[in-house]
Parts: sequence; structure tokens; C-alpha cells
Amino acid sequence: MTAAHDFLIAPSILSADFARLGEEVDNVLAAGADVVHFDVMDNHYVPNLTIGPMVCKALRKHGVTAPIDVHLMVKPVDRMISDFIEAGASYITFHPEASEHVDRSLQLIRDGGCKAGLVFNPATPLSYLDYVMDKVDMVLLMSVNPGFGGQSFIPGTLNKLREARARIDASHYDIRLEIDGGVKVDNIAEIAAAGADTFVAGSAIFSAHQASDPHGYDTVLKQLRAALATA
Ligand SMILES: O=C(CO)[C@H](O)[C@H](O)COP(=O)(O)O
Ligand SMILES: [Fe+2]
Repeated sequence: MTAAHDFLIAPSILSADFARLGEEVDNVLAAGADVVHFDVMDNHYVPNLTIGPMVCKALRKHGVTAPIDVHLMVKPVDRMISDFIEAGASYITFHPEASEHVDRSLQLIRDGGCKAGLVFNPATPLSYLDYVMDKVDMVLLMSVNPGFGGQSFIPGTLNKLREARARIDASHYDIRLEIDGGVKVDNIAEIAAAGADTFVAGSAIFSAHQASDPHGYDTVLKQLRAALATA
């Protein structure tokens, strides 16, 4: 099990105010977030359309130095991988069903100097990891179906997390286990106990702030950390 101090919180900017994106990212990092989770949707692999490499580049130009965790929900993936490497991504994760050549896509990410990850939808089997454990730096389990923020955590993901944690520990590779979808103050401890070490939270963090509380980010990030300390 991962040490408590190694837990990372990654606000999903999908729930940020896009008209004030730079400011929102600055504020949430100043409040103690570790990683910026950047959701890329193409209205093809998932039924929604969001932001691309130009926005990632703009955040870097704005002065963001924290790791940017790019979650690609696009098909095909390889062209976007090259563009996000160039745009300053730190992690690039993709859904294996969306790549014709999973091994090649992982290699492309690492060759570009980024950390590589595979994302598993609720019904996608972990067997996609079987022959590529040595090529992944991150396993991301979706605890909602991808495409939208603000959905409820699918409870069956807890067992899948335990299975993924066992695979990672047995591999002896240094691989982070990230969870994405419906993570809140009241379920994060249980999610950590099941094996996750990196926690995406979009609506939980950004809606706290937008409810006219000027300290909303600080409050919810402190609550998430306090809950993690009990895991
Ligand atoms: O990848 C995603 C959706 O496809 C988002 O990262 C995820 O939904 C986060 O939002 P929330 O914490 O509100 O569930
Ligand atoms: Fe995501």
C-alpha cells in the first residue's frame, strides 16, 4: 500500500470556469493541489467536446509549472499524443480501445519525455495491461463512464482498484494508480484503502469554490487530505 504522504490530488479542470481558466488553475494549485487533470474529449470517442493542446500550451505560457495530467478521450490517439508532448504535458493517458497499436502509443509518449498511462472504462478489462506493464507509469481507472463531470462513483470500481493494486505491486514497477470520476470527501478514504494513490476530483473541488465561498478550494482540499489521512 502506498504511503499516505504519496497521495496526489488532481483537480479536473473540466469543472472549472473556462472563461477564467488560468486564474482557476493558479488558485487551486495555491490551495495545495498537486496535479492539473486535463480532460480532452473529441465528440467521437466520447459524446462531448472540450479542450486541446493549444489550451495546455497556454497554461504553460501562463506560468503553470505543476504536472499536467492529460487524459485523452479521443480516437485516434497518436496525433494528439505528439501535439500534447509539444504542448508541455507531463502525463499522457489514453484508452486502449481507442488505439490501434497500444504498445506503439505508449512508446510514443515515453519517447517524447512524458509519463505514459492506460485508462480503463468501468467495463474495460485490466488484461490490456498484460504485455505492457513495463511501459506504463500510470494506470487510470474510470469510476464513471467517460464524457462528463459530476457523475456518481460506480461502487464496483473498488474491487477493480484492489485488483489493479495487486497487479501493480506484483509487477515491482513504479506505477501510479489513479481514480477518476465521482471522487468526493465522503468516499475518498474508501477509495484510497482500495489502492488508489492519485485522485482526480472535478465537481467536488470547483463547485465548492463557485458556491460563493472565497476559500472553497482550500476548504475542500483540506477536507480531502483529512479524509485521506484516515485511509
Ligand atoms: O474524465 C472525466 C470524465 O470523463 C473527468 O476527469 C471526471 O468526470 C472528473 O469529474 P468529477 O470529479 O466531477 O466526476
Ligand atoms: Fe478525466
